[in-house]
Amino acid sequence: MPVIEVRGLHKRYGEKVAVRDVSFAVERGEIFGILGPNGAGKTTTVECLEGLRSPDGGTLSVLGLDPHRDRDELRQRVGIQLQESQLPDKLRVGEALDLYASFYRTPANPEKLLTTLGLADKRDTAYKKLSGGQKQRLSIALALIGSPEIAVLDELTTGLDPQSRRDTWDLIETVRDQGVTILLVTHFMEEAERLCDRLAVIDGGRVVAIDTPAGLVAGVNDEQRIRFRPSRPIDRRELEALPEVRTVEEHGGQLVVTGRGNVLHAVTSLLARAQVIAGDLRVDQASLDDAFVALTGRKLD
Ligand SMILES: Nc1ncnc2c1ncn2[C@@H]1O[C@H](COP(=O)(O)OP(=O)(O)OP(=O)(O)O)[C@@H](O)[C@H]1O
Repeated sequence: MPVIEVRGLHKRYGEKVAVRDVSFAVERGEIFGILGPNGAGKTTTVECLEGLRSPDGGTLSVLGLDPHRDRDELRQRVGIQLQESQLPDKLRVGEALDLYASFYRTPANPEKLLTTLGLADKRDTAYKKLSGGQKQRLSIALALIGSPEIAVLDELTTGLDPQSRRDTWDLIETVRDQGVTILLVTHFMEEAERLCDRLAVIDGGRVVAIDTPAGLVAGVNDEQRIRFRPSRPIDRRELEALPEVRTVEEHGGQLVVTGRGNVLHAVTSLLARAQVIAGDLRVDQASLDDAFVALTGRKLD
């Protein structure tokens, strides 16, 4: 049974339709992403799931409960990442965790959480003295302090430098490995590709696709382009005869082979049999960026 189920969600702000007919289901233990540009309706969808907004239409179920009616119960079982400015400057890291731990029936061990999140030496540091990455990690710690079954992370790595972003991704995988289901809202393609088991692409308040990152890419175009310099001339017809290969071109000593499926394996096997070494080998594949453009007609970032 899915831990989150959204069916035909509809939400308006006055005349403005923010979410129209959004449906998806999240299975226990997965990292499920909601990916879309600014204004796509991601936050509205998540706020309905958190019980913060009432839908105008559709049904929502979180852990088998109704987000609005059962908000108190769900608050114990679903961890929500706070936005940065929601903590007082002078509150120390340890105090924040102890305070939040007191809200929950079965809090996690704050010391252990601080260690997992690399904040053990920041226990006595005031919130305002933390770096952007540390504030972000604290907000994740606060989302996890109640030992939630589901964590909702909205714009997880916005404003972080590339290294802190990668560290945060590693951390989220560790959290998932401990059995927490993660609903991740993002407008970073790389983040979605790296972290999500499956994702819903949302645009203009609608779900335009739901799949694994690889499935989204394959659905758009699975053609690959292989480029290399053969160590000695090779008969192009041999490459063209491979069923996976579509075209073979030669540009100044470089061969460019396009094809589908297992074309890379087919080409490299043939070269190995012919004892030809492929120098400067490069493979270009469609990316999630290409999939997004194909699905929505525009680029994300
Ligand atoms: N309180 C509100 N009143 C009126 N319109 C709103 C309100 N909140 C959001 N909207 C509008 O609804 C649409 C969806 O907004 P939402 O915040 O859900 O999108 P989003 O995908 O989360 O975008 P972002 O990445 O910018 O947060 C947008 O056009 C937005 O301007």
